[in-house]
Amino acid sequence: MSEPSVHRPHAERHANLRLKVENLAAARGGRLVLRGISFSLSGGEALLVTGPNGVGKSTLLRAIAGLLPLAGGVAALEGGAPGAELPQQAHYLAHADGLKAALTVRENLDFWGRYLARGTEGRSRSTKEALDVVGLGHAAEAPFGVLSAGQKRRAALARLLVAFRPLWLLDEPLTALDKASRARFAAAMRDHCALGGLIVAATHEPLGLEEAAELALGSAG
Ligand SMILES: Nc1ncnc2c1ncn2[C@@H]1O[C@H](COP(=O)(O)OP(=O)(O)OP(=O)(O)O)[C@@H](O)[C@H]1O
Repeated sequence: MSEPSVHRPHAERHANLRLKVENLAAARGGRLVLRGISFSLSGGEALLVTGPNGVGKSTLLRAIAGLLPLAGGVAALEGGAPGAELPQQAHYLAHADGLKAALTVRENLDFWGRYLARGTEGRSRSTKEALDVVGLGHAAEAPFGVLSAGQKRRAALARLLVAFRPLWLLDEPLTALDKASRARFAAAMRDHCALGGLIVAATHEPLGLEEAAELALGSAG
């Protein structure tokens, strides 16, 4: 019996994407934290970065995102939008949620959608759709600052959806999430990969991405 044919136009659009990290080195506070890090990831793939506290997982994500100058090596996204640098094609989700406390959840996401989604129509979700994905539709009109820790994290995850960017760099994305929210976001990550997106996630726990490769960083210095 033949496999059902699933047409995924966006997956085709991102099929040639490749994140290449070669011999990357990065320093914090003048101390070399990472050296000789090499891997490559193709559209549709996910990589889990694991290792003990302080080993450099967040440092690696920040270096790839362009938020930290490389002390050596290269991080590049090949095959993406012509002329676009890696940071313009990536979402970086840090430990901090990056949303404004005084604005409502909807206002925050509308802002990010307007600011980042230009040119990604058809691949970006509306604020309402993104909030439904993370199960936060009921809190759309609440100021972000009054949300619980898990609700804040869910709003931050919705930010990934309102402006399509092929590369997601996620630092402990499931922090503070309850079981149902974890399952929902795991499904959103799988959808992102099914559309040809790439995910690099620093994590101390399984994320529900069974096919993901693992980069285990060595013991902290
Ligand atoms: N701004 C900074 N100035 C100086 N040192 C820093 C700075 N940020 C991080 N470091 C150090 O760099 C090292 C790597 O930190 P990093 O946050 O990348 O670790 P991590 O693997 O993500 O840890 P965790 O699992 O605790 O989140 C640690 O020793 C940390 O103390």
